[in-house]
Amino acid sequence: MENEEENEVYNFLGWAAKLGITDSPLDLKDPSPHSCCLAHSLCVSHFPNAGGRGLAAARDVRKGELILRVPKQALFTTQSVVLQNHNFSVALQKYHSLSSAQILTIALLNEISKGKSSFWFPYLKHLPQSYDILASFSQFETQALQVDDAIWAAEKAICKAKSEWKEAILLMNDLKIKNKLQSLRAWLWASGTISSRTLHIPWDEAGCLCPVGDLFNYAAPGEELGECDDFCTQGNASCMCTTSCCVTDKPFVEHCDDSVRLTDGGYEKDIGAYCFYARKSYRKGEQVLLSYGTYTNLELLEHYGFILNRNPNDKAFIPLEPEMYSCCSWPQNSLFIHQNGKPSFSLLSTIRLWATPPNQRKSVGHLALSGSQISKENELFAMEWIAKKCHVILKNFGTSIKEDNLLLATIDNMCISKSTIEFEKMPSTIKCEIQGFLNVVDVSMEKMVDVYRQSKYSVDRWKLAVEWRVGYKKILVDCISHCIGRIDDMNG
Ligand SMILES: C[S@@+](CC[C@H](N)C(=O)[O-])C[C@H]1O[C@@H](n2cnc3c(N)ncnc32)[C@H](O)[C@@H]1O
Repeated sequence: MENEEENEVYNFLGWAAKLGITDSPLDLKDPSPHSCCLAHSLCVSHFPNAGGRGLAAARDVRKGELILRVPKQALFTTQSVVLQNHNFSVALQKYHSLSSAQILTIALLNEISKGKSSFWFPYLKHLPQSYDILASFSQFETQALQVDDAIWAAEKAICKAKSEWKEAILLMNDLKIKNKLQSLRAWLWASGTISSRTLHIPWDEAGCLCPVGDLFNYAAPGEELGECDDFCTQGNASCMCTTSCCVTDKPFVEHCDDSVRLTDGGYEKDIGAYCFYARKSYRKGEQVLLSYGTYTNLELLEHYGFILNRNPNDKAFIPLEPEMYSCCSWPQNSLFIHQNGKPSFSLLSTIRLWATPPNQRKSVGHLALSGSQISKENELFAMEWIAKKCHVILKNFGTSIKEDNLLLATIDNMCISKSTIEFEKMPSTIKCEIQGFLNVVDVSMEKMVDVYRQSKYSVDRWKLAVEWRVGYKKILVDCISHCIGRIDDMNG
C-alpha cells in the first residue's frame, strides 16, 4: 500500500478501535485499546487476484479461533442510524411502503451527504467508488452475457434498482440529501454497497454494514458442502441448511445447523457483537476469507459484482421442453447442470421420466424419483438428449469459447494500454463486439489504447460478462463429455 493510503487505513483502524472493534481474543486485555483495532490476528492487505483489499493473518491462526469482534454500537444499521436521528425518524413516518433495504440505502446516502460531519465519515471514506453488480450493467454489458437467463436476471436487477430509486426520491428530498446524491447513479452506488457489504442480523432483514468486518473477501463453501445445494434446491427433507442458506436474496452470512457451518461469522447476542471465526487454519500473511453463503457465479455477479474461476457451487440452467416441467414435481430451480458437468439429480430424474411413454410413467415413477436408471434404452436416450441440447445451445451463441478467450486476452491488453492489438486478424464476431463496445463508450478505434483509462468500469464489467459466459459454456462442454462418457460406458 502507498504511504498515504496506509496512513488513511491506520486512521480508520484507530477510529474502529475507539468503537471497540478488536481482533484480540475475549480474555486478552488490549494493551493499547485506542491505537488500532487490528494487529493481534489480522492486518489489512492487498490481494490483486483474490478480491483486492482484504484481511491477512497477522500470525498463524488456528481453525475455529475468534479473529474479529465488532460490537453492536459499531454496526451501521437502520436502528443505529435512522432511529437515533429525529428528523429521519419523523420523515420516515410518511413512507410506509419503503423496504428496509431501501431505508438503509437512504440512510447511507444521508450520511454521505453530511460529509465530514457524519459520525461514520472515517468508515464511509473507505468504501469502494463503484460496484460491478448486475444492476449497474449497461445494455451492452448485459447483452455480453449472451445467455437468456442471465440477460433476464440483469434486466430484472436494473429495473428493480430503478423503481426502488424512484420510490425513494421523495424521502431523500424531505431529508435534504444533496441533489447529486439523489441521482440514479448515486442510488446504484449506495444499493451496491448495501448488496455487497451487508451482514445478516436477526433484527433487521436489511442487515448491517460492519466496519472492518466487511473487509473479508469471499471463498465459496468447500466442495464437501456442494451436495447441500442439490438437497436444498430439491426441497429434500434431509436438507441440512436453514432455508435462508439457499435463498439467493443477498445473505452475506448465513447459518446452517450445528452439524455443518456454511459460514464463519454471525451476531452473538450474549457477547453483543458480530463475531468472526477462522473457517480453517491460516499461515501468517495468508488471506483470511469468509464464506458469505452458497452462490452460483450469476448470483455472485448479481449481489457482489464478481465471479470465481473455480466455483464448486456454480450451475448452468438449460432450456427444457415445456412438458418436462409438468411431468415431474421438482422445482424448476433444481433442474440444472453442476459446475463439473453432471446433470443435477432432479434434472436427470425429470428427463428419464419424460423419456418414458406416458402410459408407463406411473409404474416407473418411483425409480425416476429415487434417482435410479429406468432402463438402458431410457438412459441412453436421456444422455443423448442432454448432450445434443448442450451442443445446440453452444452452437447458437454468437461466439465460441475459443473466440471468447481471444476477446478476454484483447480486453486484458486494453487494460494495460497495449498499443499493438492485432485487430484485423481477429474473427469477425470478436471484431464486431469490440467495435460495439467502442461505439458505446464513444472511443474511436485509433484511440483503443486509451479505452481503459477513459472507461475503466465499463471495461471491467464487459470483461466480467465475457468471463461469466465462458464459465457457462464450459459447464455445457463438460456436460457433453459426461454424457458421452456415460453412453460409451453403457455401450461397453
Ligand atoms: C465485503 S467486500 C470485501 C472487501 C473488499 N475487497 C473491499 O476492498 O472493500 C465484498 C467485495 O469484495 C470483492 N470480493 C470479495 N471476494 C472476492 C473474490 N474472491 N474475488 C474477487 N472479488 C472479491 C467483491 O468486489 C465484493 O463485492
